[in-house]
Amino acid sequence: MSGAGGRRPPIPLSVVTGFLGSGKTTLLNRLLSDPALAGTAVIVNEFGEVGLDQLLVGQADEGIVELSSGCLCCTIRGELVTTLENLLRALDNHRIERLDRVVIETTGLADPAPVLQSVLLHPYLSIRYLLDGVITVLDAANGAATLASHAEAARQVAVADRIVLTKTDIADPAATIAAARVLNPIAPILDPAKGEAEAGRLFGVSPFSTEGKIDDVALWLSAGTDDGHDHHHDHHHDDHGGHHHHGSHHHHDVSRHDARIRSFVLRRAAPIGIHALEDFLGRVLRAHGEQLLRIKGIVATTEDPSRPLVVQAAQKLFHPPARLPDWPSGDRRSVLVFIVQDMSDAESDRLADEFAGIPATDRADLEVAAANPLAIPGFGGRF
Ligand SMILES: Nc1nc2c(ncn2[C@@H]2O[C@H](COP(=O)(O)OP(=O)(O)OP(=O)(O)O)[C@@H](O)[C@H]2O)c(=O)[nH]1
Repeated sequence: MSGAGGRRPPIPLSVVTGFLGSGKTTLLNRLLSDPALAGTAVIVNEFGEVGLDQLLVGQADEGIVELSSGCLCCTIRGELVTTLENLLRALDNHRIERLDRVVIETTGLADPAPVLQSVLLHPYLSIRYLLDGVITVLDAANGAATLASHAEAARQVAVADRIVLTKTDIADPAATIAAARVLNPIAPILDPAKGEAEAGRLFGVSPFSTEGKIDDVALWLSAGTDDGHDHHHDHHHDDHGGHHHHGSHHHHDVSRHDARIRSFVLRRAAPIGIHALEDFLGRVLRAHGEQLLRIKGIVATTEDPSRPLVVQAAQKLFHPPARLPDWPSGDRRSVLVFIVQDMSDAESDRLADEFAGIPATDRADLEVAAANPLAIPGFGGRF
């Protein structure tokens, strides 16, 4: 490391977190087009063996560093530290001209405490970076239930310096706001639909602080982490729990988060009719709705195979699919990434067989589909 580097003003570093499908990538894509955020390096981390965000972000990927798949809070913490060090080295050696800000987007399943500790407790990074704050994205549609059932989500809200409340256009946010306030009495709750979640309200406002936050926050941050595992044992006693990485088997398995949560991928070579796709997803929702945490993918449809359809669901909530103008790579196979809870291998294997085996058809069966009582609310007719 260059000695001169130590005398530079620290580089603001923000952590964007929030449960699976809450809207982190959507928020960041919008913010990064703001000239106020020029010179920002974004570090993204996705859970599961296939990283789709890189394919789906609608912007130049310059300035985006993708960490290997896995859980940012444990498996690849070392990689985060190395990435942050490498960015400084590139700046000090003039390999990059500017580094005005760094934003880390965590996976939706990340415990934010060890991520913060990686910077706050690091002798060098803590000098060169200023923890500009934790921005937690909270989804008004699923928020209250998610905070009650997922300890990681509750921690993400508790540590937040600013909370961005998404999906107020489709859900009444009252219950989610009430649940968030119990966990975090101090962070402003900003609604993008009201133009409140702009760069000037999220970045450079006030650095990360535990002041005014629930006592657990300081405890989580002071929990021992030297080996990157200890913290999991320290929060068995607290109300908001930890994410219980018992044992070590899954630390080498990027598709497994813990004993209950894992990810898998469905693939399909031939394009599929839109209505067959909707039927399939409707069956998934009915048979496995309670097990779904996230579905994200790109699908080749027979109706318009050159413009893949982006499929998104956050738990049981399907969002209207959108078309990409083109395939992001030469591989035109459909890919659906699932993150599920309490689903057996036999169940996911059945889904994989079913998705791959649906007959390809170019019959545009619009009338049948229009009358289809099984259609997914909000999904149909928008593409
Ligand atoms: N209606 C509505 N949909 C939203 C809003 N914000 C995000 N979404 C949708 O929610 C889905 C998930 O959004 P992402 O930005 O991918 O969420 P994420 O938090 O990055 O997801 P993961 O990192 O994969 O867990 C997408 O279909 C978005 O279009 C919002 O404010 N309103």
